[in-house]
Order: sequence, then C-alpha cells, then structure tokens
Amino acid sequence: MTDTLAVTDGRVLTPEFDVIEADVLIDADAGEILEIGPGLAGDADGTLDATDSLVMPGLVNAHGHATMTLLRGYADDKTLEDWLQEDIWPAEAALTPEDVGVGTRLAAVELIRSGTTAFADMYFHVGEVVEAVREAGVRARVGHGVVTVGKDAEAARDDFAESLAVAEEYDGAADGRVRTAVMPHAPHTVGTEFFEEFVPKAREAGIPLHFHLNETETYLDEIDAEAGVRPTEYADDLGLLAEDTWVAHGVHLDAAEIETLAERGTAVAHCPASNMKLASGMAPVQELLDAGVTVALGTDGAASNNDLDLFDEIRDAAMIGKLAADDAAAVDAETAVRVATEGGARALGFDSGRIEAGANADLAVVDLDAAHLTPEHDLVSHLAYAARGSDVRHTVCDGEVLMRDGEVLAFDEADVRERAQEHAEALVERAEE
Ligand SMILES: N[C@@H](CCSC[C@H]1O[C@@H](n2cnc3c(=O)[nH]cnc32)[C@H](O)[C@@H]1O)C(=O)O
Ligand SMILES: [Zn+2]
Repeated sequence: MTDTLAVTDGRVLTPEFDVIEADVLIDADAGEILEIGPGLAGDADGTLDATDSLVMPGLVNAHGHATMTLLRGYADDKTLEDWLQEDIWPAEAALTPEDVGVGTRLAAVELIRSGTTAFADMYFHVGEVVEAVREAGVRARVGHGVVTVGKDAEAARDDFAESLAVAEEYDGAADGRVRTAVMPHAPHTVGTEFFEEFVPKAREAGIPLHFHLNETETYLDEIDAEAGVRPTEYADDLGLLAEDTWVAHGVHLDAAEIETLAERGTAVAHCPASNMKLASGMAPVQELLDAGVTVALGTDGAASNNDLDLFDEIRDAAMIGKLAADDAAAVDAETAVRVATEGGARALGFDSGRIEAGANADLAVVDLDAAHLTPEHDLVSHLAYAARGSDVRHTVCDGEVLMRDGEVLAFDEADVRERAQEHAEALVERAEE
C-alpha cells in the first residue's frame, strides 16, 4: 500500500496558471503528485490543510553557494572583484568541512521557510553539502567549484579532477534528491587547458556543467584580452554549452551570445538581487526569453543578496526586467513566477516546478490571509509583486512535509542557528588572524 498525503481545501496554481479550488493527492513513497481535484482528502493517510491558501509549485533556486550564509553581512557595498578578492576568498580559505555542513543547514532552513524545494549549489567540501541536503529533505544539484587562476598546474588540475570525481560520487544520493554537475567557476577563472582536458570527460560521463558567465564587464574584458572573443563564443568553442548546461548571471550578453545560448539549449540562472547589489548590471531577461532561452532564478550566495528568499528574486526579476527592456510590459507577473518554478526545474533537470499528476511532489502552500495580500484580484500578481517567503505555511518536497504551519520539521532550527552563529564567528576570527 502506498502512503498518501492530501493537501486539502486550498486553491491550486495549475500549469496553465489558472487558479482552481482543488485538493492535491500525493504519493508520499514515490514522491509524486497523483491527482488534482475535488474531494481527495477521504482516502489519504495524512492531510495538510490549505484553507485560505494557495498551493503552488515549490520554488527553484538555480544558482547559489549555500555555505555563504555564514558570510551574510560580512562584506557589503563593494564591486564583485574587490568583494571576492579582499573579503570572500580570504574567508573561504579558512572554511572547514564542518563550516560547510553548518552553513548549508542554515541555508536549508531559510529555503524551506520561504517555499524553495530545490536549489543549485557550487561550493567545496561537497560531501558535507550532500549530508545537509539528505537531512533537510530538499532537492539539489550540487558540484565542486573549480578555480585554477593563482594555482600551480598540479593544484589546478587536482581542483578540476575533484569536481569530476565529486559529481560522479554523489549523483543520485539522498534517494535521488541529489544530482550533480561539474562546476568550473567561470571562463576567466579556469585555464583553457583544464577546460580542454576535463570538459570532454564530463560530457562522456553525461554530467551537466554549470558556471558563472558574463557577470561583469571586467570579466568580459579578461576573456577578450586572452582569447579575442566574447566569453559565450569562447565557452562554446570549448564545448561548454549544451542542453544540460546552465549558466549563472548572463548579465552582459550581446545578440550573438543570446542566439548561441538559444541554439545550444543552455539555460540562464538570472540573479537580479546579486547583480544589483554588486552593481554588475541588468541582464537582458526579456530578450533571452524572446530568443527561446530557458531562464531560471537564483539568489547567488547570501553574502551578495543577502537572503535566500526567492519571492524577492521574483519581484526583482520583474522590476529590473522592465527597467532593462525599458518596457513596463516586460517580464510580467506570470513570466516571473514561471521562471522561478518551471524555468528553474528545467535548468536543473528536475521533473518539478508544476502541479500536475506525475510530476515530483514539490510544493509550497502560501497563506493568503494577510493584509498585504488583500484584496484578491489576481493571485499570480500577488505571488510576483506582494507575497514574501514568510507567507509560506507549508513546504513539501518529494512527497515529504518539510515545514508544517511554519515549523521546520527536518531540523531543530534553534540549534542550526546557534551553531551557525558560532561557526561564523570562529571563521571570521581565523580569516582575520
Ligand atoms: N574550489 C574553488 C572554490 C570555488 S566555489 C565557488 C566560488 O564562487 C564564489 N562566488 C560567490 N558569489 C559569486 C559571484 O557572484 N560571482 C562569482 N563568484 C562568486 C564563491 O565565493 C566561491 O569562492 C577554490 O579553490 O577557490
Ligand atoms: Zn555565484
């Protein structure tokens, strides 16, 4: 007999973006949605009340560095280059594997609280990330970030080799909730010879690739000086772009680069808050969408955001998308919610991001009983422009309830926060020694 869960008496956001009154019946063992319709509560083994609430697909955070929650508020108000070189990289040099476990658990609490059920993570000590994901109950595509600049050839090679080994080792962990990717940091922070050696190996092994692309003007100039081409062309020549590749940022893209991404089927994880905070620029989101590129949303690390609430990103994406296009109709409410759900799921290769029979049972239940969500003209508008992560009541991933009525079940949240505070303080002390 299968174990079933019914999400009852709410309204449901359908894949067509209609809002209907319905229950959602879930096969908790298979982690799949079984049926959407009226009166499904009767036979279910368990229920989750969605009265006065909207049942929506769990949000997908398609780019980030979860451990960087430990560096939230540590260094602000700087350009990307100064921030990384003066503050972040020295602090990361002092990070221990245990710090990664603690920081990722803090991130998981924040993600679950704000209705995010899947995330991408580029970091190191990936085994610790995987353990945290296993415990949290969320879904993730994880990888070891490779940087070769400033390293001798052997250390550089080892770093890329580790990214490949880690991706092979952990793929399918946590009952299949963990998938992996090879994650070279960016075209300009990894030497050409290492891409040439390892990208074909990743391709042969069927492992996706993820990296930062065209985040700042400075980075474009570095590739231009070295290779004399735009970074997207450089990446394409190295075989980096494919249907299972997704890139982060894509802020400074010209028309030819957008076309290349569309042709290769490579998705872009747009990170509007990080791009604004580091003054990186405005990504051409509407142009990407018009060209047929899959767009997803990411927070990036908590040190450049400074939280992991994807509702902020949805709103920011709509706002900055309009500014960038100089068009108030650009990146409309439905589009912004779609990129945060089905766009993210497509980018990360998860059968999630929509409430439909057969899809993964990954969903968020948003409490509509709030002043800032009144009146109810249009609930999709509310999701894009008025709702906050803290409006999420329940979070379900893979058919398991991860938060019920605002209580995170997977962790002792107070303990996670206390340990995060301790580890963050000790980390900064070591970094500044
Ligand atoms: N193994 C590598 C670590 C790479 S992890 C990925 C890196 O991306 C960094 N990072 C975080 N946010 C951003 C961003 O917005 N742009 C570029 N890099 C970032 C993050 O701090 C981390 O160092 C090493 O030996 O240094
Ligand atoms: Zn990043």
